[in-house]
Amino acid sequence: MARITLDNLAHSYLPRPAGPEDYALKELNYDWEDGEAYALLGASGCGKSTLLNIISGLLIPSQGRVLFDGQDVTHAPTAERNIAQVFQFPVVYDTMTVHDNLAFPLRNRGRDEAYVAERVQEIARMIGMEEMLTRRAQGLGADAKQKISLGRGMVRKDVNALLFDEPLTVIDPHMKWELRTQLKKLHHDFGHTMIYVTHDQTEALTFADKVVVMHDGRVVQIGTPDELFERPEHTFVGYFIGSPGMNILPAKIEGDRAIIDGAEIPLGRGYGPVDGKVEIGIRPEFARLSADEGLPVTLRRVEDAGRHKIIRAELFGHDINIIAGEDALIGPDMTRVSFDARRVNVYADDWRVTPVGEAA
Ligand SMILES: Nc1ncnc2c1ncn2[C@@H]1O[C@H](COP(=O)(O)OP(=O)(O)OP(=O)(O)O)[C@@H](O)[C@H]1O
Repeated sequence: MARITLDNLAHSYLPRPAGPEDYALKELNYDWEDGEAYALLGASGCGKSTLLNIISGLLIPSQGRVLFDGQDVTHAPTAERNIAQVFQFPVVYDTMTVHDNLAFPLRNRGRDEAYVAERVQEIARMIGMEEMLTRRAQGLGADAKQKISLGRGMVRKDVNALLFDEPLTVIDPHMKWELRTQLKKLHHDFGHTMIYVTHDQTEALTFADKVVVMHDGRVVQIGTPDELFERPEHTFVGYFIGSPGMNILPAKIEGDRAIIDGAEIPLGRGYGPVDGKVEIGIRPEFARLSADEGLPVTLRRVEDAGRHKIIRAELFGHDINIIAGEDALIGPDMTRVSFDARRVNVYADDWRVTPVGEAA
């Protein structure tokens, strides 16, 4: 396994990019730590595949370097990077048995059959396919084929990293959970460096130690699932992660209060002058509906989401969402909303503003 360093990396598909908007991947410096599991999360077209393809060597970046354990591989072809890739569609040889599919990368490198047999057994055990080794791949389900792709990726011991590009896309919904759990266990047991591209926040948050959130060609935050939830560094992270996402409301900031339409919202922390497009962000989980506390809201509707209720409401003309417990009784008299002051974040031009006294 290797530490992967992105040094001053950026990519434009245009021959002569004129400005930042011409870059599919905007400048990025980052170290992917050896043995960590990362998810690369963002909406379609935000640059996830571009970044993954640069790491795997399918694409040469127009700027910057990629290093594996300090060694420059920017121009090295994929085959020399010892990278295992699992794509949306399983790549398996249908006419071969599961055993021969798994053995393929080792035989290709001329490993002796005794070693191949032992290693294939080991990998089959890891992916739970010991009983299927003699079967042809043809006729197996997409989930089994995707496991073979994964197993083939891991069969060589010198693999530097496992890259996954939306690997559950063609998997039946009920198998997705099982495969994801298995992947997480493999990571836990064997400590491969894994980078997992997805636009699905549940996949990202359940799989990864760290989630890299991309928006419009830029990495807007890298953090643990908790950090992304508690302290979104960009309004996009607040909006994209969570269900429903963070409420974002235009406001003015005066010290430790936000002012919306003349009404005050305590912030729990102080702020210096905040300029630009100023907004506050409050997750629906940290808003509370009551009969007597906070600002007046107009209730629109209440949705039962199973383990909780989602209240759709309007605050000074802005849509807001509030989450209440599944047993909460929402009466017609509950027309006020209050916020957990320390969980309110302040944003200027979409970026989180650091409160006074908090380490930047
Ligand atoms: N070969 C290419 N030539 C020109 N533009 C490209 C090429 N590949 C991607 N792009 C553009 O670069 C941007 C980022 O695309 P990319 O495929 O990296 O995004 P993504 O987040 O992986 O999206 P998706 O989930 O839809 O695959 C998009 O605007 C896309 O249109």
